[in-house]
Amino acid sequence: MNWSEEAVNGSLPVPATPARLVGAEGEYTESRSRASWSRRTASWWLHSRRVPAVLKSRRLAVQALKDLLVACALSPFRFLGAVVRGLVVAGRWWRSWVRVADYRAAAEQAEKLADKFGDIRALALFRWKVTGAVVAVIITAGAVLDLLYGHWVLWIGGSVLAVGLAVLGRRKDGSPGRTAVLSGPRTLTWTMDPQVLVDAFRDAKLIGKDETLRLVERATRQGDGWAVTVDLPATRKAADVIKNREALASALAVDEVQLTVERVRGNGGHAGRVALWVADHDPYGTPPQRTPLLGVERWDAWRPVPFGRDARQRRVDLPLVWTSLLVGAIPRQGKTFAARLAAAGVILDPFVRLYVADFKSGKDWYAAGQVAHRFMSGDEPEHVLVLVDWLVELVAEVQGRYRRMQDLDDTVCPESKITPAMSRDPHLNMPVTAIFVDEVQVPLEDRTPLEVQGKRLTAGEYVGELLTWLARKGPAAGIVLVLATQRPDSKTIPSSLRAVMGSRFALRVMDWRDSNIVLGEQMNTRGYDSSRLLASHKGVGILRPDGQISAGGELLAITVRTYYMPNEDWRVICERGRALREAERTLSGHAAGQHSSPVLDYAAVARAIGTVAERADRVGLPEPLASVVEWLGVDLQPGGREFVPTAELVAELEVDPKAFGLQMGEVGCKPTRNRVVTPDGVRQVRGYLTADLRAAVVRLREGGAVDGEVIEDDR
Ligand SMILES: Nc1ncnc2c1ncn2[C@@H]1O[C@H](COP(=O)(O)OP(=O)(O)OP(=O)(O)O)[C@@H](O)[C@H]1O
Repeated sequence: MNWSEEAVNGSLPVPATPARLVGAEGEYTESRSRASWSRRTASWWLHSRRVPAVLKSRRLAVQALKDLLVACALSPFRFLGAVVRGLVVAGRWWRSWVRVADYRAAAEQAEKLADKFGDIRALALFRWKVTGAVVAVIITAGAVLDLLYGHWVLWIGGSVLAVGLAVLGRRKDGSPGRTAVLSGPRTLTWTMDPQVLVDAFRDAKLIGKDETLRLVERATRQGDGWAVTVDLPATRKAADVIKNREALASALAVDEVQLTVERVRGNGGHAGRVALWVADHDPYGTPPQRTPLLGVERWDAWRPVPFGRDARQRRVDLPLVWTSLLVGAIPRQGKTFAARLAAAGVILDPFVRLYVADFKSGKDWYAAGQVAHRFMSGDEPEHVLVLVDWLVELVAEVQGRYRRMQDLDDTVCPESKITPAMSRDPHLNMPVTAIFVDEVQVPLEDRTPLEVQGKRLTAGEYVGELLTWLARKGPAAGIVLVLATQRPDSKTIPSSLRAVMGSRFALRVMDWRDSNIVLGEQMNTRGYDSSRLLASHKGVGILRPDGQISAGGELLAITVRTYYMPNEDWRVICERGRALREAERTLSGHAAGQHSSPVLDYAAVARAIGTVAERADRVGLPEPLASVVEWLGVDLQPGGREFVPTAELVAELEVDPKAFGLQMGEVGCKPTRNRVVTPDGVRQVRGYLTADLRAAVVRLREGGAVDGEVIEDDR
């Protein structure tokens, strides 16, 4: 239909030639009712359970036709196979009958085989005679009928027998004689025969012996692999299949990198529906793809940034604004490359202000100096102090933004959150500000003593506090924090900081603990463990996004291979970013040659983050309470966590559980039982209420008597 300009622009749909339609009003009404009737029929057709799924989509119909052709082509071989299996089944049955196996077994069990031996022998002899007689009768009858009516009698007899044997040997649950020793589930025949897939699920112990799967869609070819969607039995959960992906890969005889298992969520899915995709070969064995950002002149930082491709070559875009990103891996796995991909998206938006702190101090980030508002490269304590100043400046900036947002009217600023329009308005001066810290473990571990507001603490501790505050409060004010670390261990990255990082990307790490530190607690038990990635797969990692990513919709996490952006491409992007900023007159700070130091109000910032005083007061607390308080950080504050499981404390602080319980008892902290939510449901665990911990700290600080109690076993 030819709609008028206004309709296209979003106002009410008005037909382009109203006069003609007024003249033919009856005709118009009739055509509308016909259209709505056909729409209703189409909708019924698509949603009816009576209409088979293959008739609802062209793709499925074509696939069904292909399946039919393949089935027809394979049917002679399948029939032959079934006849052979039937022969084996019949042969086995006859052998057990003629040997009187059941009677013999019963006698053996009753330890009366010697007594019954004579009877068994006589019965076996009789059954041999019956067999001989039946064979003789069949041969004689066959010969006579052949003489009387010709060869076709033998053909008919043979065909009936073959059909009988094929029925006996058909692949059905529990049929003896059908289990292949060398092939079966350990080949990709499941794409042709769903029963093999069922067997694989059974072998992997994902469904029981008597349970089966329901195919939602037959195996179809998608990309360089086969995709199939199945419904598990009602008692099983899709999350368990994801958790045990490796066992399923083993049952299907493929490497686990070739197997993708995803839950189907939302309207078309449920908690027991699983989408499987099996690649023909290692999906990461091919050369990496270059970032599509090379082909664009500019990018909008509010749009998710192209980050990589999953095993199925689906594009994975990463939202950056309103969140933050933590990248962790052992050296040389592609952390810097991953962080630079995120940076490339914001560099190509001339309205974004950039802070780049490169503690790797190599040439990887060098080109960013021409676009960054603040840039530094180095790993000395003086660089850490410069970072402290930047962070203090940013904390003050965020506070200023929140204050100014309060004064803006609701049309400009509907919530206490920056909007795309606000971020680009030069009068408001609230650009999206992205801060990249590579090798963040260097500043976090720095021991340079600092005195903030009369309290002593290390530069590393202060950096941790400032980053935590920024990751918590900054995103809504337009601060994007991207941290990359080579040492994702619990001592380096404070738990309070990890807890507030929205998106996580774990490339290969040493063990599941490190993987959990990047991706979040218990992620290994849910099937996401980046220590299992292959060393040769550079740039491949597990992404746990904050929100939806384009490839898999609402996925908890996804394995992604980042785009490859070598130094020459990175330089091109940075040069383009500079040209864009020059054109928009947004080049500032370091890139514009202004080497001004930030104007800082340490006192205001210390008051804002509020935890510096707390941290300094920890000095003098007895162990292990001091470590507990330090590890909990801002989580110990009122409004933070209410309860901390003992197991978590013991694991994070790497202490002996028994000694820990005793020492905590000595400083007056008694464990209690509380309900916590785990991936396996709600569980009652032992732990400490943070209110009790705070009370103990206050008591000890005031020098009050400790209500000591020795607790024998705190596990
Ligand atoms: N997506 C990718 N595809 C293929 N190779 C990649 C990819 N990403 C990174 N690499 C390769 O991995 C190597 C290491 O990358 P990178 O320098 O980012 O590692 P890193 O983890 O930051 O190392 P370090 O811890 O030493 O700083 C690079 O030289 C690059 O060739």
